[in-house]
Amino acid sequence: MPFHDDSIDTVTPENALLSAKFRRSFAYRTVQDRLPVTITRVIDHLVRDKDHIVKTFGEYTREELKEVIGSFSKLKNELQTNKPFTMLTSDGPDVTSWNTYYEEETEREGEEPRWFSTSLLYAECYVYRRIHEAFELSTSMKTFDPFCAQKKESFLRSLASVVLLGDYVQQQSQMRNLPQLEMKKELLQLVKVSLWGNQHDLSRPTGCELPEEPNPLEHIDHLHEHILIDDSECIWSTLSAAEKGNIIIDIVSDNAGYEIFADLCLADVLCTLSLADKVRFHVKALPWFISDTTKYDFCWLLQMLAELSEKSSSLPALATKWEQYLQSGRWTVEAEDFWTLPHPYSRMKATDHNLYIKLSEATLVIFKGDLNYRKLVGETNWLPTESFANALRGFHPAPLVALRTIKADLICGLQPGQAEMISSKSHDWMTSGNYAVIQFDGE
Ligand SMILES: O=P(O)(O)OC[C@@]1(O)O[C@H](CO)[C@@H](O)[C@@H]1O
Ligand SMILES: [Mn+2]
Repeated sequence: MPFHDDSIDTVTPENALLSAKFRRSFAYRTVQDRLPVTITRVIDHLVRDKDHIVKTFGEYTREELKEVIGSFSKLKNELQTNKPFTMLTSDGPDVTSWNTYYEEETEREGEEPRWFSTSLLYAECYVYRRIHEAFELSTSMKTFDPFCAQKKESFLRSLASVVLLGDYVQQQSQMRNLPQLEMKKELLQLVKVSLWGNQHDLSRPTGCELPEEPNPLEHIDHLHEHILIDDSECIWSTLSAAEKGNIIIDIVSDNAGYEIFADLCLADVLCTLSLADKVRFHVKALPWFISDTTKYDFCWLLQMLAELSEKSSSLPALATKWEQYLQSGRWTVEAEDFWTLPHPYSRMKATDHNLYIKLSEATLVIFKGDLNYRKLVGETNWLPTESFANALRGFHPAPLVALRTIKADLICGLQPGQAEMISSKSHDWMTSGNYAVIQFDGE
């Protein structure tokens, strides 16, 4: 493929944005191999499920489906022939922001952004936004989620872990007035369960196999050594010192299914231990990175839990309690457009000031997953020893923590020599999702 510039280093230089222009990089493999596969799978799904979709949306959809499939073939061709990006033409509430971003990047890069030269972050976000645009431009499938069935199946495949974790959390919620040390142990255990829940991701470079150990509480013990940075003590010190009555926790969530279930369990424990008065879940407004949680996915999960009494009585009990939290406003589910824009978070203050102010109200903001991490640290190939605080480039709305299993080749905050040491143990530690970080910033 002639899309790389031979004058540019083939490995990503220090402090450069991850980009497919660097041929020996995860970014290149993603744009070259993984994104076309994602588009092809959407096409296959639509072709295979055509009759079912037509039945659901009406006969008119049969013709529209042809157009939608045609636009995906065109999108794939644009990608594979490295065509310039184009402005969005649909009428979603985020279209102006996308088009402004396009203009800004065109100015910054000195030419229209292209798949194999712009940042990986922009290219990847753009592909998911274009997939959504094709549906948005139809009349009968405007809100269609082509990943919905996969998300549901993946949750059902992880039921053994869901039952074990649900039983544990439900049982723990009967325990009141724990001593401080016990409370801390309980909290940090659930933080780690939520962290490793991020392995359950359908766009994982190494596929989406489930952990061998189905019991999440055992699984976290096996992985103890794989947490390369563990700032979880700071989570405890921040929350235990906070003044009771107005402790707000924002969870910027990631994947649907098992991962969001694990996040809900963490939120449950936070409430039981009186370490949170309010929890706001931030989900995606559009189908995103295959497995990310939308409001629909969130509601579907609660409904499923309510119906799973034959698997365990804990699951309907949790569903009832969580519904009450939602009805009382103690928990909220919000889907701000900013989370499905391509901006690094250092640009939130200027782009979505209201969201930045909202996050500033929080006692702690928890960012889940790899994509959130990439946006936090600006998709930059930092020296592994660069501090997390610096890598955030001024994004400090409130104390925040990233719970991330490592699935893209960027990292910061490691000790000198640590990256080299892990590389000698595992050649793919940056993309396998088998290593993780809990990184805190309290500035
Ligand atoms: O944010 P998540 O769900 O943890 O991961 C998203 C992800 O699958 O998408 C990218 C790959 O294209 C990688 O950064 C990462 O592996
Ligand atoms: Mn995700």
